[in-house]
Amino acid sequence: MSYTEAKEKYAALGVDTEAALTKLKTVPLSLHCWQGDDVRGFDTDPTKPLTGGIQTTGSYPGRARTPQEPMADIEEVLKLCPGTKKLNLHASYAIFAEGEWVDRDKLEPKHFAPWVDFCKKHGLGADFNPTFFSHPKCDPLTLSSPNEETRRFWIEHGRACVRISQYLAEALGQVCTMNIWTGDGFKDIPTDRLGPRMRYKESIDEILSEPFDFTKVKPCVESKVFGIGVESYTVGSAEFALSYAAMNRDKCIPLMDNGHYHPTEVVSDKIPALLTFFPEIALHITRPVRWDSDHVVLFDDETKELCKEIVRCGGLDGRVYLALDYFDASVNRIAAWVTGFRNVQKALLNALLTPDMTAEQNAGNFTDLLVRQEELKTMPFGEVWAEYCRRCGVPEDGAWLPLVWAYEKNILEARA
Ligand SMILES: C[C@H](O)[C@H](O)[C@@H](O)C(=O)CO
Ligand SMILES: [Mn+2]
Repeated sequence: MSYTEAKEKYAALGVDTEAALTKLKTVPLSLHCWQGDDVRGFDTDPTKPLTGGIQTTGSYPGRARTPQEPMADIEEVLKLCPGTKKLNLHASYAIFAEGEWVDRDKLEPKHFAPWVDFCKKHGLGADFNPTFFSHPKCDPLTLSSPNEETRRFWIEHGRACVRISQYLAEALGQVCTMNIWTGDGFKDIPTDRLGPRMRYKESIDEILSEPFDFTKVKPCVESKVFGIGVESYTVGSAEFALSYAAMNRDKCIPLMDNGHYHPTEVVSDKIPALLTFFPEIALHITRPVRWDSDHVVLFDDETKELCKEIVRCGGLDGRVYLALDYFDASVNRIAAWVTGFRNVQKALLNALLTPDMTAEQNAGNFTDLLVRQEELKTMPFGEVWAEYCRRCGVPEDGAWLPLVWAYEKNILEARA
């Protein structure tokens, strides 16, 4: 079947494939720099363990080790992914001049100037994240630490990151989300659950007292249910993060990571719940396998449902900020990046090709709804997707993996 035939089949359902293709091209999706080096960054000892309750597993060769290496890898990824891309940076990816190093509380915009040049070269916007993990000053708590010196260090880091986010937004002329996530929590049952949360709140208040333009910088608070080593109590729980965002709507928005809930909870359902109250929300899109495992995102049912909710709720018109967040070190990292990025694009396209059946729901025609939703699953989606790839000038499915193997052979294999 050709794209033209697929277009007619969708038109018979009242779906305009041309409108879907045009819209999708404009939707920014943020590519996370940390997939390329297993979340290690450049600002501390690269052999240090990853802390904060997150974990990469696998030892696939070719991990990026210097600022130049992820840039080269990301360039390869950009060529293989359709659509509008942003780059999501973590503070630990600061780039220092020869012989220079500053700790995270002293980071400055200049340490991200090479990333700005990189983004400009590729027409990318940028998002940003303070890095409250994998650092000797995690005691192991950060913003919720009872140790005032520790807490102050991390507040200063957060404030530095607000300044850097403002710089990124201005330099690139696009909104920069700045996501606050810490792995603060306890392995075993704490006696004081309130104290750490009060300190966490006060710390975020102080970070967000740093001047910034809320039309350009969107601070986010990301919640989590638990992490490795912090199984009993997470300071930044869902209730904490949502309440913080709700009480501070003039300066921050909530961020939901779909790996950060109990396994039977679905973020697809939470999107309309939050959009009922918040003008804007942010998402980290990942694949949790039984827990926050951060597997590569698939074109699976929940990713499709999540994207349907984004589309149905008007999320593509600036209400929902989309970012990837996974890290798999067991497969070729470029392929991991490309697979997840293309799958979110696919899920968004699938959502844009779903007819509006609100009338059936409101009329109580649930049989119609059931049957029509099922029949959509055998529509010629692949033809529209292939057309999208062609129009974006990137390889279709089946054509990009050989290019990754060539890159692995020519570039990645030379990395010790
Ligand atoms: C590296 C990211 O900031 C991190 O993955 C965070 O967003 C998260 O989801 C932790 O589980
Ligand atoms: Mn996340």
